[in-house]
Amino acid sequence: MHANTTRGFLWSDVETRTLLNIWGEQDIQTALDGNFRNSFVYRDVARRLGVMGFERTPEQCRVRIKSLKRQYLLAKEGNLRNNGQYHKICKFYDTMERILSNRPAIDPQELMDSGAGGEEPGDGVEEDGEDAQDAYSESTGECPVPAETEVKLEYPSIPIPIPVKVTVGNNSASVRPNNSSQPTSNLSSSRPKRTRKRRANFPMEKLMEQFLEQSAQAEESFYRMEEQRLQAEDRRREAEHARELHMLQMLGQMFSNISSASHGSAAAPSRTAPPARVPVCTSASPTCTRGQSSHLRHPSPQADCVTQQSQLLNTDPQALAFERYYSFGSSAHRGMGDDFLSLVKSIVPPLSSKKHKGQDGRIGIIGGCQEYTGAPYFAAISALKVGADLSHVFCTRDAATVIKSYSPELIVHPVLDSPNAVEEIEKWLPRLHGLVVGPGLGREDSLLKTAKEVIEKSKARDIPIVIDADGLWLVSQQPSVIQGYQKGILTPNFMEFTRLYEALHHEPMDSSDHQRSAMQLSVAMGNLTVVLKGEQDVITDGNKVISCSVEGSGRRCGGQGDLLSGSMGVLAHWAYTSSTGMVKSVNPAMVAAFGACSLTRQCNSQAFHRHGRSTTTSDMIQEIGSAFKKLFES
Ligand SMILES: NC(=O)C1=CN([C@@H]2O[C@H](COP(=O)(O)OP(=O)(O)OC[C@H]3O[C@@H](n4cnc5c(N)ncnc54)[C@H](OP(=O)(O)O)[C@@H]3O)[C@@H](O)[C@H]2O)[C@@H](O)CC1
Ligand SMILES: Nc1ncnc2c1ncn2[C@@H]1O[C@H](COP(=O)(O)OP(=O)(O)OP(=O)(O)O)[C@@H](O)[C@H]1O
Repeated sequence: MHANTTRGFLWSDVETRTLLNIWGEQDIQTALDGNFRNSFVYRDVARRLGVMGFERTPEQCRVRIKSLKRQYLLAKEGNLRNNGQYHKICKFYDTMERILSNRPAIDPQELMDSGAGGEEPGDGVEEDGEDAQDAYSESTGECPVPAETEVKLEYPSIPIPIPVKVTVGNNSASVRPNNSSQPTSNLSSSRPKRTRKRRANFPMEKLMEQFLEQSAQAEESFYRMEEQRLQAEDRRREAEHARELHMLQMLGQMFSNISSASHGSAAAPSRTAPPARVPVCTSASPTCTRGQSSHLRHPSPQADCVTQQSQLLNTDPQALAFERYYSFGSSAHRGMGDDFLSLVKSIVPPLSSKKHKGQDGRIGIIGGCQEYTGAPYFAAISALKVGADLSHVFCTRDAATVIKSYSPELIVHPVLDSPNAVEEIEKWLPRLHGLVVGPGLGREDSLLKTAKEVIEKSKARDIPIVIDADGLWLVSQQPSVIQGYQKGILTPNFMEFTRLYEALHHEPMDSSDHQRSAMQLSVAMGNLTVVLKGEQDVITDGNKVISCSVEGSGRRCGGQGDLLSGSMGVLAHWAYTSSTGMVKSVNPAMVAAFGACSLTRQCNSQAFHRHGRSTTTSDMIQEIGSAFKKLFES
């Protein structure tokens, strides 16, 4: 086996002849013939060459053959023109002639053109012959068989046209890379040798490598710059957002101050000033009334605020009021109801074996007279079923036994019509967490007077007070009894509401806009929370308004309002003792009101599914447990 001493660009004559012998074999020529994709043929050629002791890659073989074909073609042309000088151009002319004469004519252009990498019509560019050999010798000093060695430069198969001035005979033409002995000498004389040496040192492969490397670097730096640009853009947007937020906070503060001032002038001075609540972000919500035009959503509703001047609630310029629209999280899409439900959930105290009786609430109901025993019972039992530990009913003597007979769970005090009714009830006030005034109270003056004094005593103790039914009658007669007390909640049905509105505004209300009217009443009452019951329960504290439209049913049996007020008494206690910052900033009374309305309607719906038209408030009360669980504990 021959030792391969011709690594790199050198092909010895022996190696070239061996290559030509292999390449000239019948099966190789047949395989090459008509096959554009011939890389697999040269793989076989290289393998056979390896067997003969010469290690060459298929690509080296392919380029070498191509070079020989090019020489042969030039020699053939030169033969015609230069009188038998062809052997100088192509040393292996005869062998090539023998092999190629059996193949179809070779298109000279095919040899000159670049082709797909690894294919025979590729782009090998080479400098053969003496000149090339010189160049190689000069650059490396390495030439094992100088006389027989040709220097060949191999180039990648990517098309890179390099014009070379070629002179054949007397003709000179600028053509694609070429080679001949004649042009070699011309080249030597016309161009400094250093040029060729440089080309030998920096073959196209290297140039291409450099080019590709530079392209990759350029691409990388482009992406780096693009990323930096995007980051800068993000920072700019954030800064803009922060600036907007700051502006809105300032505006919110400004409107808040104006609003407080106007409330002060519109309503009678209140003993307990409205707490400074943190208005939260605005949102265009389907549950809002008006002025929802602009909105902003902020990641932290507790921290951010914006107040909008949205509507004039009163034509009196002295009674300017500003409505604040609240939104929580993504409420703009889900509706505020979902967010309020979450707040209600947050106020529900956990059940724990560590607690003692009474800790989750002791609720008092002021009501129950000879005519109305059901109403205080409904309210008291609802409070118990929602989760209060103890429920007291302060009623007239003749109602007490009846109410007791409804339920042993209730604590019934037959004191309401006693001469020292207020003192009797006052004794219990320190133990009560919430008071519901009105269900079944009746309208007897002495009872209303007692109710009024109990309200005053309860306010002094900062107890949340829900006023319903006949308690609202009392308020319509004497609004100041509760006006401005922030822990007061009014729960009028439409009739009761109309009465209240007219008592305070001395004019008929606009029944086409319940929300507006409810807000006006709330403002007039010193921003008490007002719940206008109806097809949709409207809940407002004069600053903001929400509505509850949890599905109920078409059944309107008496006593549903008592269920509502009783449960609201408990929820109000839970809301005011809740440590949740959001509940405090929104207004605990609003949260409690929303919870009670949702629960009542849910009970109504569930009871109706079971009983249909025969549904009564007692049926609804049976549903409190599961409705509560479904709404607030799921
Ligand atoms: N089982 C018991 O013991 C119960 C006792 N209860 C107790 O009864 C007491 C009186 O309360 P109350 O609601 O009947 O008296 P009040 O406010 O004068 O209304 C009377 C008139 O107003 C109207 N009206 C009512 N709602 C309306 C609406 N949405 N939209 C429009 N109109 C409406 C209606 O008028 P009508 O349709 O008849 O013309 C109705 O007749 C109170 O203490 C309460 O707790 C009740 O809780 C029930 C269970
Ligand atoms: N049209 C309605 N559609 C659905 N639910 C309603 C409708 N009207 C009232 N409700 C529900 O019933 C609850 C009680 O409202 P209602 O108007 O019956 O009070 P009320 O007249 O004070 O009750 P009561 O009979 O106890 O005096 C409301 O909170 C509301 O949830």
